[in-house]
Amino acid sequence: MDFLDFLNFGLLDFIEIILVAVLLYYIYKLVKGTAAINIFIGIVIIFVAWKITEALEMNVLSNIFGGFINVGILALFIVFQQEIRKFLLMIGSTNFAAKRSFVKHFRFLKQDANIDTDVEAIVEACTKMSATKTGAIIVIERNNSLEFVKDSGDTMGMDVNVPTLESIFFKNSPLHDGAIIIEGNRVTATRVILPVSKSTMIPQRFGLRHRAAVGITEKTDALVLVVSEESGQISYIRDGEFVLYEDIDSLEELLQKDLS
Ligand SMILES: Nc1ncnc2c1ncn2[C@@H]1O[C@H](COP(=O)(O)OP(=O)(O)OP(=O)(O)O)[C@@H](O)[C@H]1O
Repeated sequence: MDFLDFLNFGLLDFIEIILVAVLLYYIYKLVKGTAAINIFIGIVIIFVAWKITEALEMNVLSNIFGGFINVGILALFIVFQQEIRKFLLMIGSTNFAAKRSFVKHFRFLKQDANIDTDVEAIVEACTKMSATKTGAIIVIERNNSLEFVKDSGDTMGMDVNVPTLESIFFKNSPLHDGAIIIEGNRVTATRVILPVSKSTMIPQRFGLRHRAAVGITEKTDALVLVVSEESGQISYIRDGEFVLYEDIDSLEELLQKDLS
C-alpha cells in the first residue's frame, strides 16, 4: 500500500500548504515589478538546467551550472539584500491588531511618537496646496524608524498645523525641496532625500517625487502623502502602492485608521 501513502493527508500537511502559499504570496509581492523577479527566474533556469544536465550525465555543463548553484545561500543574501530586508520589515510590521498594540507599549520611549498626529490638519494643508498646485511630500512615521533618511535633511521640531505645513512647501521657502518627516504631531525633519523606487509598475507620468514616496514605503511602514505640482492631485502611498480613495473625507478616514 506504499504507493497510496500520499493519500494520508493530515491536518499538518494542510497547514503546511497554506503556509507555503502565504510565503509564496509574500515573495511574489516583494519581487513584483522589480529587477529581482528576473534574477529569481534566472536562478530557477540555471537550477533546472543543472538538474537536466546532471540527469543526462553531461558532466562539464552540469559542473558549471552546479558551480553557480553551490555558491548558494551567501550569493542569495547579497543579490536579494534589499528584498530580504523588505521581507523582514514586512513580517515585523504586519497589521495584526495584537502586534500593533504590543508595539504601542514601547512608544513611550519616543516622546514625539506618543502624541496623536493631527490628520485633519495634514489633509487640510494638502487640500490647500492641491488648490494652488504646490508640490509637497509628507512622510508620517509609524513603527519603523526613519532615522536613516532623516540624516539627509535638516532636523526640525515644529508642531503639525496647516500654516506650518503650507509655509514649508511654499515655493519660495528655503525648506520646500525634498520631503518632511512627521513623528507623532511634530515635523522632525525637512528637506529629506528619500530612497527612490526602481519599480517598473509606477506609471511613467509620475516623476521623482512620487517614486521617492513609493521608495520609502517599500522599505518601511511609513505613510506618505504627495501633492503633485503638475496636477495638484493628492496621492496616498502605503506599502509601496498608491492607495485609492473616493474623496478627501475618505482619505482622512483612511489615514486615521492606518495611524490608529
Ligand atoms: N528622492 C527624493 N526625496 C525627496 N524629495 C524628492 C526626491 N526626488 C525629488 N523630490 C522632490 O520632488 C520635486 C520634483 O520632482 P519631480 O517633478 O520629478 O516629481 P513628480 O513626481 O513629477 O511630481 P510633480 O507631479 O509634483 O511634478 C523635487 O523638487 C523635490 O522637491
